[in-house]
Amino acid sequence: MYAIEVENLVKKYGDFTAVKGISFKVKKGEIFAFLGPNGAGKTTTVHVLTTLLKPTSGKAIVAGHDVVKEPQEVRKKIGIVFQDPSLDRELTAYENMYIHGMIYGLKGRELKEKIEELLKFVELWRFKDRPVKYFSGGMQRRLEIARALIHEPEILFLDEPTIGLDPQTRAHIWEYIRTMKEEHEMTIFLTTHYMDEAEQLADRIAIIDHGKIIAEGTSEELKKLVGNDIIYLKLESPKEELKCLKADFIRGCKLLPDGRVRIDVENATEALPKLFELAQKNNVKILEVTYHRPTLNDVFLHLTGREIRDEEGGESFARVVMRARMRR
Ligand SMILES: Nc1ncnc2c1ncn2[C@@H]1O[C@H](COP(=O)(O)OP(=O)(O)OP(=O)(O)O)[C@@H](O)[C@H]1O
Repeated sequence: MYAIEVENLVKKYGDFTAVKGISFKVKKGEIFAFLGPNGAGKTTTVHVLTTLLKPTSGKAIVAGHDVVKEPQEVRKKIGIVFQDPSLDRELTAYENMYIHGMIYGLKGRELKEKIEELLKFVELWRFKDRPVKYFSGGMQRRLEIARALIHEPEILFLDEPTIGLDPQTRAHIWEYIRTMKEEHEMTIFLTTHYMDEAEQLADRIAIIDHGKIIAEGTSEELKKLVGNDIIYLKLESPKEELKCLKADFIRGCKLLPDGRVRIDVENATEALPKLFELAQKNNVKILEVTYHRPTLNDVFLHLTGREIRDEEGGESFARVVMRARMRR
């Protein structure tokens, strides 16, 4: 049922506690994202779960095996793509795959077929004989993903899989990740500080900050922690017209100092058609509509009072805004 079970996991570096007693479970076949800012403890957690670091205390079961008591068993069943490149730059893509396959005991025709299948999967087959030092960052990341899949792991760990990559390459990598889940029923544990990445890919998200999980759930569940969706209206004569906007689906209604009307609703996409109908019935003239649904950024802000920094140009303010000009 569960691919990963973590209970009260603590990791200290000397006096400093990087991971402060986290607990979570990842279901088999799901994409689980660890979302948090730099230094939150994401990489440390991945390193413990992949047996590269010993936990200070607590328990972690990965693919049915205890990471401390049975590290070899865990390693056979997982694939890892590290944040920092770990390919041999002097070797070709094919040679990197070949050596990695041999380490996992693959050989002969089986290994050759697997390499071909995987290099085709990440669209690098035609570059197979090129030394990795001539690969772009995106090509290297794709090769690392292919390499991590060579022994058909049950669980794939991806530490910041698209950090520093251009939008097109990010989209490609997201596609590979979805295919691995859908066609190979693989469990994927990824860390990211990109909110759009967590939102686009993950079935469930744990938000981690200062070594603690501060919230966990689907992206929709997390957004509900923030509260309402908000609709802003520009009306022709807001003072008088505002009085007419009364209905069960409207949780709150207020005239703002800038002249706009703010309406709180549970779900903006469901409320908007009802609002237009109500306006028409009462002869209220809507000149402009904008709405704001809470984003994961709002969730992080709500929980911590800070924003997840996003220096590499992802969508730190991924506001979902619709502007519609309505003139009658
Ligand atoms: N080997 C180490 N010795 C001492 N402190 C460390 C070590 N590795 C990490 N840390 C500290 O532990 C904290 C968590 O680091 P970690 O790398 O796990 O965070 P992260 O969320 O993965 O962030 P990033 O994406 O920047 O790596 C940070 O404050 C970091 O400085």
